[in-house]
Amino acid sequence: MHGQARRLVEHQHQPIAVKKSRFHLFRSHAQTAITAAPMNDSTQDNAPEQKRQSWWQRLSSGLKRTSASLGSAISDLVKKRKLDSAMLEEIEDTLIRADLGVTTAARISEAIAKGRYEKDIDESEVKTVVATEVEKVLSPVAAPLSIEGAKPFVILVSGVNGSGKTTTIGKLTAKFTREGHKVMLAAGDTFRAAAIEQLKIWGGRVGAKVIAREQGSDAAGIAFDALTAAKAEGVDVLLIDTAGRLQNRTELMSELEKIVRVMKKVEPSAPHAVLLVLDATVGQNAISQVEAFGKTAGVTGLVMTKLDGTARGGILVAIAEKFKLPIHFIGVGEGIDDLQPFTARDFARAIAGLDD
Ligand SMILES: Nc1nc2c(ncn2[C@@H]2O[C@H](COP(=O)(O)OP(=O)(O)OP(=O)(O)O)[C@@H](O)[C@H]2O)c(=O)[nH]1
Repeated sequence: MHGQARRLVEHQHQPIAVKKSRFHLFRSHAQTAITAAPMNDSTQDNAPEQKRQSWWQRLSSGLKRTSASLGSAISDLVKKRKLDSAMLEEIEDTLIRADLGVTTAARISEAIAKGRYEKDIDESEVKTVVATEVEKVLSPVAAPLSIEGAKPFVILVSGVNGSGKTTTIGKLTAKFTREGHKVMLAAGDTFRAAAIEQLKIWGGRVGAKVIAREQGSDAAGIAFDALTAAKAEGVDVLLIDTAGRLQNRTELMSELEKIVRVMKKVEPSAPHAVLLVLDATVGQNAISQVEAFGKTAGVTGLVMTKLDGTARGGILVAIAEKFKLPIHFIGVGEGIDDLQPFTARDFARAIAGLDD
């Protein structure tokens, strides 16, 4: 594995230019409350630090399974041994098993080796190198989702069934609404009645209008109606849910293409973003999903969900390394506040099991 990984290191990709992430904070809200209660002065003084702590706690606890499995493997390896090539190989294999990808795993093991051969090495030293190297991979792709430059800003949300599309749309709607934007939703996943109902529930919860028709309706027609209505009603952001049955890839992709084609009749610049929602728990399978959707749906950015429910958070690093697509958000729970803007340093430190 070691040699194979090393050979693959030579296959480097050119990074695309992506704006480096700025740190954006969400306000903390009760699940059903959209507007934060007014804070008293003393709370306001500490507010940024409190928000930062609550954000970090959610991220690091969300990634606990990944960091715990990686951390315990590393600590077992480095116990009472000097660094040698066998240990390096084991560390590299551990990183590959944690889904970080062969390229990053090899780069990390090279960085660990530098100046440390035949020396005692401790767990925190290894974790720090892991965090530093992971951050290098993630920094170029950590990009906030900007909704500037178009009104309505149209976001098409794609992904396979159960990846967390509808939940992510709900969380995004809450975020945009909190920020003072008028949001509209389109129930373009007409394949399942439950998906339409779920979107209506999210819309009701956050006070966003939902354009929907009965199950089996033409998704492109819904997108057309929604965009027309969004323009007429001065909506800032239109989020369009789509069906995700990857087993029938041709049909699915032609449906996505039709949605885009039909929307362009109303607004030639739409959609302004095409998000692909990925479920972290599927591990390596997420890579083939990026390949499938990336090619045909014109994906402009990624959201990875369920990082709280898996030890496979490392897959995001492999995806960043391989595809260089902007990563906008990560989902670390089912609650309305559990969608976090993606920041390279925080994610890298959380995954390595280091403190804030
Ligand atoms: N633990 C956890 N669960 C999540 C997260 N995001 C979504 N879920 C859950 O994953 C399940 C599927 O989410 P949906 O939003 O219905 O997924 P979908 O892609 O819209 O699925 P379809 O409607 O079948 O196309 C739900 O039970 C969500 O609550 C997350 O970040 N963490």
